[in-house]
Amino acid sequence: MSWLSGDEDDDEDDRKYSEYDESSVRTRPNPKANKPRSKIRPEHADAIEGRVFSVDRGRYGIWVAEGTPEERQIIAARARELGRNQQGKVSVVTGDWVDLVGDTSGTEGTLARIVRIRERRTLLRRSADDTDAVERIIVANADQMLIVVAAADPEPRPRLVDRYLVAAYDAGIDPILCITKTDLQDPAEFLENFAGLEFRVIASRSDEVPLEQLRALLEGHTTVAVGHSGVGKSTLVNALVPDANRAVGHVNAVTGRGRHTSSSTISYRVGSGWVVDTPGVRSFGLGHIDPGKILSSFTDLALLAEECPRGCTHLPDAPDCAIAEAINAGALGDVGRLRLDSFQRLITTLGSTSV
Ligand SMILES: Nc1nc2c(ncn2[C@@H]2O[C@H](COP(=O)(O)OP(=O)(O)OP(=O)(O)O)[C@@H](O)[C@H]2O)c(=O)[nH]1
Ligand SMILES: [Zn+2]
Repeated sequence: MSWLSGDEDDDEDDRKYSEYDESSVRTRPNPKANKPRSKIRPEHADAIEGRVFSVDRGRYGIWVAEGTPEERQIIAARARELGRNQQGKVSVVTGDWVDLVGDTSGTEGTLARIVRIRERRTLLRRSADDTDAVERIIVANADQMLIVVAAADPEPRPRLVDRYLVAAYDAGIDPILCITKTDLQDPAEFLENFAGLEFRVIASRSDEVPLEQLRALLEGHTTVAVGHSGVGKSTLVNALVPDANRAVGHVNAVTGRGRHTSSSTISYRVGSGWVVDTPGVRSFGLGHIDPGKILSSFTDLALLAEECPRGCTHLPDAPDCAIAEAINAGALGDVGRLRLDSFQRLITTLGSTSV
C-alpha cells in the first residue's frame, strides 16, 4: 500500500514503502495499451472499430475515432450474427471494443450494427451473491479499479474493501484505494488493515478533491469506480468530470430514452482515460471467483507456494504450508507476515477451502 501525493513531504513514506511497492510503478503509460488488437476477418472488411460507453436496452452508445478529428458518438444495435454462447446471447458490455458496420456517421436517428466484439483484455464480473456461480459482466477492458471508501460516515469496513480487492485481483485489474471524507476522520488506523498489500492509496475530501493526482492516475487507463452508497463517489466523479464530458447525455438526446434507466454503469471520459462508474451495481457476489487467481496476484507468495504440499489451502491451519514456513524463516522480511495475513484474509473472504 502506498500513499499518492503531490506533496514533497511524502518522500519519506515513499521510501518506507518502496521495498514492497513494486505494483505501484507497474503503470501502463501507453494510452492505447488497453486496446486489444485482433485481425479483421474478411467479411465486413469495411467495419470500423469503436468503444462501448453505454448499454441501454439493446442500444449501445459507442465512441469511434477517439482522439482524431473524426471523433464521434454513434448508436448501434447488435447484429444477429453476433450469435449466442452457452450462457445465451453473447453480451456486449461497457468497455468493449467492437467492430461496426452500417450507418456509422453518428447522424441523429441513425443506427450502426455491432458485428464483432474484440478480444477482451480484462473482464470484471460479479455474481448475484456468493453462492451464485452465474456471473454478470460489469465492464470489459478495465485495467484499474478505483475503490472508493469513506474514512467515516459510513464507517469503513475492511471486509468490504477485501471483496473489491478479490474481484480486482481475480480480473487482473490494478486496485487503487480512494479514501474520501478525510475531513471527518484520519484514515491511518483503517489503512493498517491493508499494510501488507501492494496498492496505491489516495486521500480525498470534498472541499479539497485532489484533482491533479486523480487525473494523473486516470490518464490513459480504463478505470472502474466501485464503492458503497454514500461514500462520496458521485461527489468525486462530479468534481472530476465537467458536465460536457458526460458521454451518456448525448445518447439520451439521440434515443430520447430516460437517463440511464436500465444500465448499471455510466462511463465518463477523463482526458484520454475512461472512468466507468457503477451506481447500479448493488451487490458484489464473488461466487464465480477462482482462489488460484488471487494467489497469482501475489507473485512473491505464489513463488513460495510452488513448494507447498498438493492441495495446500495456505490458511493458518494448513500443515507444512511452504509459504508460512518461508515467511517464518524470514523470506520476505518484516512485510512477509503482513502479506500472508492479507492473502489469507482475502481467500477466507471467498470461503474457499482449497487454492
Ligand atoms: N464531510 C464530507 N462529506 C462528504 C465528502 N464527500 C461527500 N460527502 C457527503 O456525503 C454524502 C454522500 O455523497 P455522494 O457523493 O452522494 O455519495 P455516493 O457514494 O455517490 O452515494 P450514492 O449517491 O448513494 O451512490 C453527501 O451528503 C456528500 O455531501 C467529504 O469529502 N467530506
Ligand atoms: Zn501453502
